[in-house]
Amino acid sequence: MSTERALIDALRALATSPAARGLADDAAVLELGGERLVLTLDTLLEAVHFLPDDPPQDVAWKLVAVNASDLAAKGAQPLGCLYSHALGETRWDHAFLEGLGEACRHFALPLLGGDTVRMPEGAPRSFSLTALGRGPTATSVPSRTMARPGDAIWVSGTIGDSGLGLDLLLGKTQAPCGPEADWLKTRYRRPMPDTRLGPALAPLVHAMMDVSDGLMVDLSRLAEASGAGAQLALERVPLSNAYRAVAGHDLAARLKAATAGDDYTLLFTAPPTHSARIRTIANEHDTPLAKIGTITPTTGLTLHFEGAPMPLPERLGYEH
Ligand SMILES: Nc1ncnc2c1ncn2[C@@H]1O[C@H](COP(=O)(O)OP(=O)(O)O)[C@@H](O)[C@H]1O
Ligand SMILES: Cc1ncc(C[n+]2csc(CCOP(=O)(O)OP(=O)(O)O)c2C)c(N)n1
Ligand SMILES: [Mg+2]
Repeated sequence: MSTERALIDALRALATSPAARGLADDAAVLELGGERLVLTLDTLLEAVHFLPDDPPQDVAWKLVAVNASDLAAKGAQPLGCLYSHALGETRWDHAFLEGLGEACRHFALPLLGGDTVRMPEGAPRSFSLTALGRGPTATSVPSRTMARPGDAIWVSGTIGDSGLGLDLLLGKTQAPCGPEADWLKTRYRRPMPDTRLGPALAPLVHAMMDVSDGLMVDLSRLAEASGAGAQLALERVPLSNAYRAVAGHDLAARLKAATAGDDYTLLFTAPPTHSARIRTIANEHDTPLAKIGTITPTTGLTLHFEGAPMPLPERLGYEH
């Protein structure tokens, strides 16, 4: 069976337009006169991206949120979206639309059109959404490829919450019922990308992407795309209080968080001289921004925990 990576490598031969950015980025960027149209498409598949008994409103929310997250990573202002719906039970579908309306308003992505199909009986539910945004014009549209040796590596928000929420929902991790467990499950079902942060950071960053497959795998992709390496300080991976309460904050908990995925936070690199300005943006947006490592001239991802080098885990994140 093909893997995602092998297929995208093969598709590169077809995607030769400069707007495709070598299929090495979160979104395409079409230059239109003086404007830049940023385009991204993500699909959610039942049992792969969401659970069959997740509330339909939350599935719709996640569909819009994951695409809004890709726009934010390109510093783009949301313009609108197109979405494809696989018909199911009427009540489920209507509840889904309720969530879709709510999410389109929240992420400022008005619905512009789409497509509707009926899947064969018993097929898993599947939804796709294309989001359109207006990219920055005064500065370049941040890509995954522009990290430079010596850059500081930053991540927004907290890492691992959604993955732990999924473990709780699947009964893979036990925790007493309570506000922490509920909050983590909500992080899985309703990701909350901070979409104002991306445009604010765009003028200061060298490279930027969102964390969807896992902090480690996404950082290794950003470094590889930039022809560089990355050194990650595991003790600096930002963990929420709820995450710490349920899974702790030791090395194992940090490795778990940094490989879980579904975070939809921003991963970016910037010259160390921009650190103070980046911290000001964090304060203005009331979002934590953590400096978690450094871009290195030698390729590959290297891990440290409290100063000591650590071997890479077998799995760096989620891969289709
Ligand atoms: N079927 C496809 N056809 C064309 N491009 C694709 C396809 N699947 C993935 N890509 C491209 O490959 C790159 C990586 O995809 P992906 O890992 O899904 O990015 P993201 O995590 O930002 O959604 C992106 O540029 C995306 O547009
Ligand atoms: C039921 C279920 N099992 C496992 C996961 C974990 N998971 C599935 S896909 C994925 C990565 C993100 O999905 P992908 O399609 O790769 O999004 P993209 O990187 O294209 O934005 C993760 C962490 C999940 N979200 N739901
Ligand atoms: Mg994708």
